[in-house]
Amino acid sequence: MPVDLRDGNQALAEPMDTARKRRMFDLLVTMGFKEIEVGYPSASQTDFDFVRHLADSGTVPDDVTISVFTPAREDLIDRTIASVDGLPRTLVHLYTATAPTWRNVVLSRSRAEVHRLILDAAGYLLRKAEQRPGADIRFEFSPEVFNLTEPDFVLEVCNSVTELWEASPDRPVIHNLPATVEIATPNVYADQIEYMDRHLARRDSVILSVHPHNDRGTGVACAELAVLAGRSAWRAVCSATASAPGTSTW
Ligand SMILES: CC(=O)SCCNC(=O)CCNC(=O)[C@H](O)C(C)(C)COP(=O)(O)OP(=O)(O)OC[C@H]1O[C@@H](n2cnc3c(N)ncnc32)[C@H](O)[C@@H]1OP(=O)(O)O
Ligand SMILES: CC(C)C(=O)C(=O)O
Repeated sequence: MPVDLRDGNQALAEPMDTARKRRMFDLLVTMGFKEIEVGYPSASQTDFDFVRHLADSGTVPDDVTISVFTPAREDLIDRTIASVDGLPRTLVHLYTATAPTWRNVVLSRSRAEVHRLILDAAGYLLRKAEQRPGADIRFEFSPEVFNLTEPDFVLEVCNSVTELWEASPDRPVIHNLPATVEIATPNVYADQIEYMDRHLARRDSVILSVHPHNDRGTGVACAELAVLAGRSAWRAVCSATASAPGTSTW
């Protein structure tokens, strides 16, 4: 799953406009990708306009799914859903930081409060998708800074999101586990992923996605080792461009 058009684009001094994004989107399609994360439509008019461009121009091939990224906030979910209106298949990717420093400094919320915030937003997103029965909207969740979050907390949050979204083997959810800032050797990330792979509930209804960054220069090694550490239903996120915040996603 390439995230250049979202994660990579966030770190560019000059973010891509619609014309440049379109060139890269066409290239990614030509390379054979079937799921492409195309933007963060609630964060800027530019990204919103690009998703609208894809929806209005009919350029998305029948076998390609568009993914869009959103914080776990109702107003931003609304804006995200508005951006994909008319696209036949989409993946809405919900994220909130779960690590202690982010809970304390950025979100000013306790563990329980962050958990509640995520579940409220995930439920809101589910209801919004149910209001669009023909749209085929699937779901992805990212506990941002997964690699710095207590394993028991991230497991509890992911399992409750799986349940709330009513994941099933024929309609799996994606849990994407980012090393938002790479601070350890690849074996540590692989151990964290292995723990999740072994303990996630309804594992046959979950696609586990690894999302390493490259701050220490070991992003590719992290992805390889993490996939080897697991058992089944994997996805790896990649980006050729740098990703937020000034790091690289492999
Ligand atoms: C690693 C990554 O790449 S993840 C992406 C990181 N990068 C970014 O998010 C950059 C783009 N973000 C933005 O431009 C802005 O955050 C916007 C435009 C999306 C939203 O802007 P604002 O409305 O001003 O929101 P702001 O960031 O100040 O946060 C406001 C509220 O949202 C909450 N919030 C922030 N992020 C999230 C989140 N992911 N999920 C849920 N709530 C969140 C904050 O805690 C705050 O809550 P409060 O008002 O109850 O205290
Ligand atoms: C998946 C999101 C939250 C991200 O880009 C990151 O944390 O690296």
